[in-house]
Amino acid sequence: MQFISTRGQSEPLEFSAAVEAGLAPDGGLYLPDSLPDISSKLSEWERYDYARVCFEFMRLFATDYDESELQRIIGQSYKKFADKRIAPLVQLDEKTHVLELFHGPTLAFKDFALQLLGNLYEAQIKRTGSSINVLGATSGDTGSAAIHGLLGKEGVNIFILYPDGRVSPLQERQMTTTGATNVYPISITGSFDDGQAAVKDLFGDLEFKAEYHLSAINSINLARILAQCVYYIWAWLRLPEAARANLEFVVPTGNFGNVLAGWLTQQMGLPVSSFRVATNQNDILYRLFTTGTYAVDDVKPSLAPSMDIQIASNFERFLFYKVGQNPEKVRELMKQMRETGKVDFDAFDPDSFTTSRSEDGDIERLIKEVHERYNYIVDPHTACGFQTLDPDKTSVILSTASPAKFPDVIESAIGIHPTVDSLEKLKTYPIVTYPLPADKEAIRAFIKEHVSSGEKQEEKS
Ligand SMILES: Cc1ncc(COP(=O)(O)O)c(C=O)c1O
Ligand SMILES: N[C@@H](CCOP(=O)(O)O)C(=O)O
Repeated sequence: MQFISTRGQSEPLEFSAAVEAGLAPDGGLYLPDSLPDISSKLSEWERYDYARVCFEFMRLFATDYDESELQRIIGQSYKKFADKRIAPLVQLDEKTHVLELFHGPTLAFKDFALQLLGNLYEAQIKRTGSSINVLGATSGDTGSAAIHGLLGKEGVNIFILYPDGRVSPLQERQMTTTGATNVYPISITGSFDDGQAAVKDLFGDLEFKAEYHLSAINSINLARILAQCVYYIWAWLRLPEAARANLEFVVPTGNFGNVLAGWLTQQMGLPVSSFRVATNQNDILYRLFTTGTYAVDDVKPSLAPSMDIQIASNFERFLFYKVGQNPEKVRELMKQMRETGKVDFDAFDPDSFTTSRSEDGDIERLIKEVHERYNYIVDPHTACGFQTLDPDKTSVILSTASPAKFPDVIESAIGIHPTVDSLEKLKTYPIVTYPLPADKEAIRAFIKEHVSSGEKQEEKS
């Protein structure tokens, strides 16, 4: 299988090259050149464990990988999950299920793809003998999951930009207390969007990217999206047959990567009725799906900080399909978005997306209501998913982070302070962080300063 850029001005690549490239040279995002039909495979996959379902799915895309190597890498990637079911589906009532995606090493859904991406990078370093400098932006969870997916792997440096004061204290500790000399958590002034823009700018400098062998861990990397497709299939396979008939996946949304992964599985034949885009008060996607206008606003810090995003990278992938896979049209619309921060879509078709938004007051109320009704604790991001569920549908709410990562919000809502030993321990370790402006030149200079010449594109001795 080949992977093509949404902007149509880059060479199609095989899986491993597209993973390594992250962002396409023309600034677009990679997508498979065609989507396989998985509908006939589902009954067979019902018998498999999580890692096997993941392998069966990923082998459809990673066609340039040796299959036994791919299976080994995937098996290794889900070993560090605390729950043997990997993604348990918890039923709260007849129509409401929660898909718990927080049993990985950093207690957030990002571990599903970043444990795998870390192992894919390791295999690639072994194969090519060339080191990698990973560069990414985070609003809290992607950074820690990337760091923990790559920790201890030879030949990797990790540079992660996070907005100073806008991630939870425990999320910050997960990134800044590793003690690893190849991990560089960079606290930037501004928002996640500023960090994401600086990262994309640097990836756009193809000479620098090649010289410093930069790789992406954000959801601009197609491996992130594909690995996230798997738990939608897994959840569908675990649901009783009657519940599959009118099914809505409810997805707390920021960068549009997670919900897009779900939608792609539907395009591949997973029978799902709809996908709920559940935003916090940073509601650009809510406004888009209710009015047809995409209009960038200022990021407003919220109780669900990892969703404090206005410029949702993966919307470009959805757009590609919506404009009939016409890269010229994508280029035109992306240019308009960049230059004016606004696009009015004529007769916008929300496809199978529904949407909801939650202000901070709603988040506290929903944490309380869910606890009172089900004796179940949800984190502030997952809480957004509980906003006005559709009573006619079976809802599977994706629980994207452990409540223990946001104990203060939970305590304020229900008087309980959730803790997890692995997080408590971090409070005793020293924090190491590098404050910088969210400016491409400052980040470039920092990378140059901290990467020795032997760790650039040259062969590792
Ligand atoms: C806990 C949590 N929930 C939800 C989201 C939103 O996911 P996405 O950005 O893929 O829409 C994020 C980060 O992106 C997150 O960290
Ligand atoms: N919520 C994320 C930010 C989005 O990044 P993505 O690249 O993983 O989509 C975070 O927690 O960092």
